[in-house]
Order: sequence, then structure tokens, then C-alpha cells
Amino acid sequence: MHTTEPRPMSARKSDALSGRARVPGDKSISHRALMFGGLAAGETRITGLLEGEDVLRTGEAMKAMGATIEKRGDEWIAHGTGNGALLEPREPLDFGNAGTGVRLTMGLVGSYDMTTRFIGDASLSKRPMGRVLDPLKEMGLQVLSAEPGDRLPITLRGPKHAAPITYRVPMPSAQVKSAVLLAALNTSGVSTVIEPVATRDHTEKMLAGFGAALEVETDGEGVRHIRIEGQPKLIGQTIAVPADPSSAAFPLVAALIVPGSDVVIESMLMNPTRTGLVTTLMEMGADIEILERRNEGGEDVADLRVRGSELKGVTVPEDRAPSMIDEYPVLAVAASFAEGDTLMQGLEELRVKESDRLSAVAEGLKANGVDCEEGEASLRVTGRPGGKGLGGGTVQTHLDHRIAMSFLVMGLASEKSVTIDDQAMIATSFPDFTALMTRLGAKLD
Ligand SMILES: O=C(O)C1=C[C@@H](OP(=O)(O)O)[C@@H](O)[C@H](O)C1
Ligand SMILES: C=C(OP(=O)(O)O)C(=O)O
Repeated sequence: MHTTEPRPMSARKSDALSGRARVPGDKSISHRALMFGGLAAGETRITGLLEGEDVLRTGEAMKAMGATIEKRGDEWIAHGTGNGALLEPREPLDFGNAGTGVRLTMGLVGSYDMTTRFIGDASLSKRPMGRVLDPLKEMGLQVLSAEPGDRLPITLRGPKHAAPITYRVPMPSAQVKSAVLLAALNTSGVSTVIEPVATRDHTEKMLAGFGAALEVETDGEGVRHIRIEGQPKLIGQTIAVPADPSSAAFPLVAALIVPGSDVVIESMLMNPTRTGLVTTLMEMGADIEILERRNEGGEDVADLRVRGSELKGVTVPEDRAPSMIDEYPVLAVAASFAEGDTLMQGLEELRVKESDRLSAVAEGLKANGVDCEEGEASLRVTGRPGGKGLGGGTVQTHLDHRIAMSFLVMGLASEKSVTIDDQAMIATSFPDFTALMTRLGAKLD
């Protein structure tokens, strides 16, 4: 539980940003690296792990279930229990602010004949867990206790022998897809996840890398069928975690909206299931050069050179949402400095993140003089090139790291400063945000 006094922070209009920056490791890949390393037989060595609170809690959970995980120099070393051999945790597993951690771990333990209790902070305790419990119940899981609306705290009891399923994921969610695939690991037989709308594919790629028999087929309608054979032998791997595009989004948008900036973002993950923001910003006229595209540890990465740009408003295609789902708050900030209107649609999933991001963004924009219109699942932002008249407000972050960082970016190019009510949650995904941005020339205090 986050109980300390709130620590506000302000961002002031800054001179041109410059320099090179490497943002921390990808959060999605980091969670999975500790989870699969903690499960696989033998040793997993991880470099570039995101040492944010969300990911560290996943490590603690795996330790509570029998894995050994420790840091040696720059490397994290995991010795796993072996697939099928997780132990019943003695204490509740506390996932803090992390949706990915709790939902993937529910999948992982959902097919084990043991009792596990899950808890989290005030934000996580408001988020719906039924989306992962529904398929897991079809595999034999019992929900021993839950708060109304399938909210945390939740106690689960897995079956003696889980049954394989075929499950069509009803909303675009990599967390739901992954929970089913992870439950299938300890279930004999073949399970199939049908994914009508493609979402980030890290679970599929990494499980295959650890030795799972997993096949992905995309049919004529673009629907993905992921088949996984239960009870594979998983073997420890060496993993280099690329820089997180969802974190890179903050210095990237900052460099675009602060006139005269010239920043290089190094080794950013370019997996196409994650690059929707870069595509959208380029359509808005952003000066982004993609340099040295290369493959590192099975993922495409590149350096991005970003210069201050005059942006124009666009309509973002709805089907791009899964590839930039966590980047809408900072896109809305970019749109606030663009010529004309930017329309974002298909945003229903934003309502169930660390906060209701659609309303948190709209409120924050309005508090800082931006004209915007919030729909059920859409947002229209009318930009003010040069940030004329923008700023001067305080933003409620609602325990949401992305709201906090997005509005600090806004303050760097607004006429008046922008204040956020609390900076504490930034540490969940980007612990060195303030230091890195300050090095580039951002005025944060
Ligand atoms: O699988 C993952 O690592 C994630 C999936 C997304 O959530 P949903 O599956 O709820 O869309 C994303 O918002 C989250 O930050 C990370
Ligand atoms: C939605 C996010 O994370 P999670 O669901 O893991 O809390 C995020 O990091 O923006």
C-alpha cells in the first residue's frame, strides 16, 4: 500500500533538449524474464532488466514460490523450480501497482493444486480480474474469495488436474492471452488461445525461446491461433532486455515539442506490436530518424534520432490501439502542441488501467488550458502550436505513473509550468525518469 505523503513535482518551459539517452529495460519483457527464469530448470541470466517496483514484485513472487533470483554485478540470475514444480507461497503475493504481474501470475499458478492469495495497492485493487479468472475457471480453477467485481484481494485454488481449453480472448489484452498460455504450461494436452486482434507477442516468443512447443498461425481474417502443448521442459536462457518503447515515449515526445531539441534514444525495442506511437508521430510530421536497425537477442531494436518538430493533428486508426495502448496519455500531450485536431478512438481499455486514463488525461489537459472532448472510448484534442497559453494547472495522477510522466513532459513546452500531485508512482516503471530527463535539459523540480 502506498501510504507516504504525496510528493508533488513541477515541470517548467525548458530550452532545447539534447544528448543521448537509454531508457530502462522493457517492462513486459522484464516481468516475463523473471517469471520464466523462475520457472525453467537451470540458470537464466538477464541483462538490462527493468528494476522498477512492478518488476521487482514479480521477482519476489517467484521467490516466494521456490525460485532463486539474485543480482550479481549488472546481471540478474534466476534458478528456476522446473516447470510443474512451483511451491505454494506461505504469504499473500503483493503485486503493488502491477496489472501485468498479478494477471500473469494468476495464470501461472492457476493450474497448480495449491492455494494462492493475491493483494495489491489501491489502484490495482480497483482493476478487473474477472478477465483472467473466467478462462482459468474453465480449466478448473476455484476462486475461494474475491471482492465484488472480481477485484483484489483474491484467493485462488487450482485443480488437481487442470483441463486444456480453447479460448477466444474477448478484448485486446496481452495479459489475458498470457494468463491462459501460462496456465497451459502445467496442464496436460494442447491448449489454444484465439486472438482476434493481435497484441504484444512477448509471451509467445519468450516461451518458445525457453523450449515450449508453441505454434502461431494467422488465418485469412488476421486472427491468430496460438497452440501450446502442456507440460514442456523449460530450460534457462540468456536474455538481453531491450529499452522499453513505452518509457522511450516520454523523452521522445519531449524532444518533439521542445523547439530546437535533438535527442538520440538508444536501443529501443522495435517489435511491431509495440511501435504504434512512433508510426502515429511520424504521420503527425515528427522528425524521427530510425538509425541502425538491428537484431539483439531475438528482438529488433534501433536508435531513434528525434528533433523538435511542428506537428499536425491526425486521426489515429482504431486498430492501431493495441500497439500503443500505454502511449495514449503522452500522445495526447503531443497532440496538445499540434496544429489542428487529433482524434483517438477505440480506447475502451484505457478505462481499466492504473487509473481511468481517458478521464485522467482529459481532466489534466483541461486543467492546463487544452481544448479536448472525452467520449465513451475516444478523445479529441485541439492543439495549440508553441504551447501558447498552456500550463498553469495541477494534475491528479490517481496512482498512475504514465499520467505523472506525460504531464511532466507537457510542462517542458507549455507557457506556464505544469504540476503533478504525486511523483511516487514513476518508480513503478521508470525509476530514473527525473535524472534522465534532467540530463537532457528538462527543468523538473
Ligand atoms: O502483457 C503486458 O505486458 C502488458 C499488456 C497491456 O495490458 P492489457 O493486456 O491489459 O492490454 C499493457 O497495458 C501493459 O502495460 C503490459
Ligand atoms: C498498464 C500498465 O501496466 P500494468 O497493466 O502492468 O499495471 C502500464 O504500464 O501502462
